[in-house]
Amino acid sequence: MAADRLRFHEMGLDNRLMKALADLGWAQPTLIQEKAIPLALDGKDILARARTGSGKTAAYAVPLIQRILASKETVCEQAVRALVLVPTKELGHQVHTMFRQLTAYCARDVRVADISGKADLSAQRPILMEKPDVVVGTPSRVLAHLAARNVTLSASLEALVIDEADLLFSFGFESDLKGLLWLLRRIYQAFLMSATLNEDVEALKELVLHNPVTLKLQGSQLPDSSQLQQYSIQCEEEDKFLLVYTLLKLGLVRSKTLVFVDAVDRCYRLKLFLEQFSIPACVLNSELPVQSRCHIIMQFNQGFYNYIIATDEHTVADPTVTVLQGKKRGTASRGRGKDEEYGVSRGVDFHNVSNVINFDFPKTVESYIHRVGRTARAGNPGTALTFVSHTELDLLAQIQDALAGDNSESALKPYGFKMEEIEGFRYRCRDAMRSVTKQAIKEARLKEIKQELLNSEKLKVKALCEPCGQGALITHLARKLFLLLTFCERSGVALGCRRVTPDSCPAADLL
Ligand SMILES: Nc1ncnc2c1ncn2[C@@H]1O[C@H](COP(=O)(O)OP(=O)(O)OP(=O)(O)O)[C@@H](O)[C@H]1O
Repeated sequence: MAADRLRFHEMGLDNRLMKALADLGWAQPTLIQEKAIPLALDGKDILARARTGSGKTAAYAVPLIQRILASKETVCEQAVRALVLVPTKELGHQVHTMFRQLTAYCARDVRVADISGKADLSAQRPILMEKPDVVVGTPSRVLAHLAARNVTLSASLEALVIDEADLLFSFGFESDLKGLLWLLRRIYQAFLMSATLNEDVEALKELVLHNPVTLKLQGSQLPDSSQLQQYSIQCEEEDKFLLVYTLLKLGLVRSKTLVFVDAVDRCYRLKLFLEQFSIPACVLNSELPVQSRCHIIMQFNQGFYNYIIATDEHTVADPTVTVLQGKKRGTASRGRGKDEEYGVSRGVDFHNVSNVINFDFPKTVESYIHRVGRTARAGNPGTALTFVSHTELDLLAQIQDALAGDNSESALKPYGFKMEEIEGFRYRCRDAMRSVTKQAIKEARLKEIKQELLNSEKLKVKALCEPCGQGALITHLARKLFLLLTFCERSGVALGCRRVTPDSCPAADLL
């Protein structure tokens, strides 16, 4: 890093923040932090476009914490001073964790609450009544709390952050966000953080910022080829399983890997397929409760699993974002039991991911960037492999165009082996595929939901079980959707699974 780069200790930060930064092991600010923190400390509104994984969260969190610490020296009254809006619950959880880490030495002075989770409004009310200094939430959640008078913001709010601003509208938050902004007082410092600057960000800029400083860092939206290697492999649907097996088995793809598929069924199909070869993987999809999703991400980050198979359903089920080729905006409803505020390709900080595999081709350029941005983060190296069928070659060209910028070189290079070279493995894969029946997928899907519910202590509510008069676990699975899992406490064995509201049970098609 160049010697003339500004360092954290030259920014005039509170000692408690400095200690937390030291604990995180951050020797230097990233480029966006170096530029944004001094401007934010000066009170400027900021529009920051920096590529995914460049440390945008701390770029606003550090000055916010510093500002709150400074104001607490003179004003003792407790109030919500900063609001951070995020598009997904996973991101809410992650932003909250980052704030917790940065406030490790001043947690009493800077209280942070994440209300993006699925708990009832009434359960979150006491948290908001304590007036945490920083509230993190999705626009719809915050609006609902304002409507329920669980929190007031207009008098006390000093700062507003819109994180992953390019995604908020595409997650269907446009009207909530506008409603929310209308309710807020217009005098606050505002931050728009985004990996891309699209029309939605421009629209938000008009709505939210006052004479902002615009920071457009790095021309390219993904790290260059010295940090991130991007490859495409041409293969048809029937060969994808063979290909992924070969890549893993031959060690061509090593270490932590994130595999993106486009539907829940496919993530279980691939998981079961890999299990045939003793390759364990965990799954992540919108059907799992949010606590379970955060738990899985945490376990992956802690090294419990090497492979995650994640769905990137948002752009598929609800294409309100610019879709490649068609460029249409529409509103398809999402599947029953799915969480509209699910989004693991967006902004989630999976740690030390060495590889991203696009098993199913991403449907938008943004989706490609956000998926691939899960690797090569914070200066680490990474590889992205994208499977492309002959029908997707035009889409690939569109992604190449979008990533090329001024550069004449293609961002994605063809991967250096041919399908013919792995023919020898085909018979093994065929056998494994045969055992992954529809029924097996259904069962795995249900088992996973059950297991994750049981793992998640917070979801358990003790109640009397009618059939056996012993213990029962009543679990809130998703908004308006309930699953009653009945257990005999003595044996600890699941006795059955019953729907409470037959029409709305997310597992209805599995039962
Ligand atoms: N100054 C720093 N030094 C080292 N690591 C850092 C620094 N700042 C942030 N990081 C780490 O970099 C990673 C990416 O940070 P962050 O999630 O804030 O990126 P981002 O720009 O918001 O990415 P995305 O757009 O994908 O959400 C995190 O693991 C974070 O802990």
